[in-house]
Amino acid sequence: MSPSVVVAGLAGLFAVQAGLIGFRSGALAIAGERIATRLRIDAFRSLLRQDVAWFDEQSTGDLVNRLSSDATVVQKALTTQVAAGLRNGAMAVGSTGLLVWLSPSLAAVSLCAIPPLAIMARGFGRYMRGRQERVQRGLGDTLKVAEGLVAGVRTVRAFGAERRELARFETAVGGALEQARRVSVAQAGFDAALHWSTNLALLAVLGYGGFLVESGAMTAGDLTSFLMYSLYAGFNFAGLGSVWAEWQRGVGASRRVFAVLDAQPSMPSVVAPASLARADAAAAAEAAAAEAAAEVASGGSALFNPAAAEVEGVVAFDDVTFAYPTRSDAPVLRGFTLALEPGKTTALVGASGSGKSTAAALLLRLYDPQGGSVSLDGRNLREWAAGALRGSAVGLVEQQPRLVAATVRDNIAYGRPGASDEEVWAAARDANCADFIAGFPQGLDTPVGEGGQQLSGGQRARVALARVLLAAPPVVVLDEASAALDARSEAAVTEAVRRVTRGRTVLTIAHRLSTMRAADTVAVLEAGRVVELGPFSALAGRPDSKLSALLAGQLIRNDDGRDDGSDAGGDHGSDGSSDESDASDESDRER
Ligand SMILES: Nc1ncnc2c1ncn2[C@@H]1O[C@H](COP(=O)(O)OP(=O)(O)OP(=O)(O)O)[C@@H](O)[C@H]1O
Repeated sequence: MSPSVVVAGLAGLFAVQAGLIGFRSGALAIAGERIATRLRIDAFRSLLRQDVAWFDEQSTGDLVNRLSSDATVVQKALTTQVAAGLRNGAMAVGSTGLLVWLSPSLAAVSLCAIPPLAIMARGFGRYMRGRQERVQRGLGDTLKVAEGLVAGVRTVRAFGAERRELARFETAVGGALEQARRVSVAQAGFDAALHWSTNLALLAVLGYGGFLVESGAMTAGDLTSFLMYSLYAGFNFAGLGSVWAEWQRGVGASRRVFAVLDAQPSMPSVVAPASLARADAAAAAEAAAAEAAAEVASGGSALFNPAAAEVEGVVAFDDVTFAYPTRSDAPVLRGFTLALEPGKTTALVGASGSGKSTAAALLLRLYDPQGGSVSLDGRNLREWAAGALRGSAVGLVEQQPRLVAATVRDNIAYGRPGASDEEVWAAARDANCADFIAGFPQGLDTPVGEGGQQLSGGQRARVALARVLLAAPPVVVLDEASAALDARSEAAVTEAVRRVTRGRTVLTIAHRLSTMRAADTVAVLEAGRVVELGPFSALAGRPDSKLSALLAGQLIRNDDGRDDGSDAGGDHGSDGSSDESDASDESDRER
């Protein structure tokens, strides 16, 4: 064969090799990204399914870290390390075979380093697994501080606490660094031990091989080849040891991701578990069916799933006992009994911390009571499908409503994503926010910023009311804002609230006199139970009533001067008050 043919042949082989290497690294990278993406989606899906009580015990930073950094470590272990492990394994087995073929006795000498190496790698791997969990937890702590800063930058700035926040962050980062340093030191020690032992094995081969050559049992050429293959085998066995350690780091990180994936909520969710969703990924319709089926499966039996229009709105709290899972020894509700009639407004009144918001949370089934029951239309909330209950049958207006970081339109249509622009505008008009929205250059497409921070307090409140108006649930939980807006803005909000509550079953957490007056019934809450129930006039008219005591103790905002009398009835046209409210929006924002 002429040299040019050999060169051309080799060049061709190299080209094939280059192509295969490119294919391998490309395929690995893509597979890795897909695995990480799948893990993240599954973990996020699992987060969405968890009970609210589960979130009470978690830290945001830590959860975010599990979705980002932990998933990346797992991705690396599953791709880079698996590929390296396969390569090292194949080379190690191949070169060991050649060693045995060249000289079985010399091979036995060189391979005696393997058992101690394997034992060392096993122990080290176990250590790395636990250590990596701590590294990831440390990273989660740093994210927790950073997240707190971003969410509360105004508070930090207002209190001049930047240096303290920096110190907190440095401490958290320092903790993460310390964990990472320990991992690096351990890794360095392991690498050094690996190389030392492989070189010792080489030394033994050299010594025994020299003896064999001297005694004529082996040629010098064979010994040279043997040493070459020994080097190959040594490096590849050492490589396998490193891969094993890295793999264990991946296992450590994966435990944290799988802890999220495996967490089982106690309540049904509108989101199906990952396994069901994946099985039906081929067909969207089937996936939707699986999500409905998941509700059945997690409830054990078919759940009650009526349309909102079929819900009458009869609510009953019956002898409810409840303590937050994070403080299970401090019951908040003790024998809480209250019935809400359809179309009527009941104001829940009580001192701060008496459990008003807690009762409201139970009506949305954010938590399940430990004793007694909460029912809607005669059915325990535990029998309701999640999708039929929250957002559909029962709506929420929070004290400090959180808007999503999207446009005004997205926020108003949050409970009914398919709503037309006309419907969105109608809800906006009823909630007295149409005028200020029309005043924005981008109208309904105006972004509201994270949590709605680019709107004033009064505007946010009204967008949240429009959101509930559009969703039109038959039952509304209304946590009245205890902080004051200025008079005009508040009049606009109050009027919007009246439109939201009209004709609905309403449980309102009342802080104002006007709200109590407007309610059909006032329930006074004390030490976790209703101690007084009746119309405002009857209760406030008795000087010895609990309500009178609360009023006398000035635990309730007396806003009589502004709102007196007119609250029971009329719906003033939205136009006039909206103009007023626009003027007030500026002052809201400034505050
Ligand atoms: N997520 C939670 N985990 C543990 N305890 C909680 C939680 N939320 C509230 N609590 C506690 O439950 C008790 C009742 O709180 P709740 O918010 O229901 O009171 P409230 O009557 O609505 O008060 P306010 O009028 O001040 O809003 C308080 O002692 C509070 O500290």
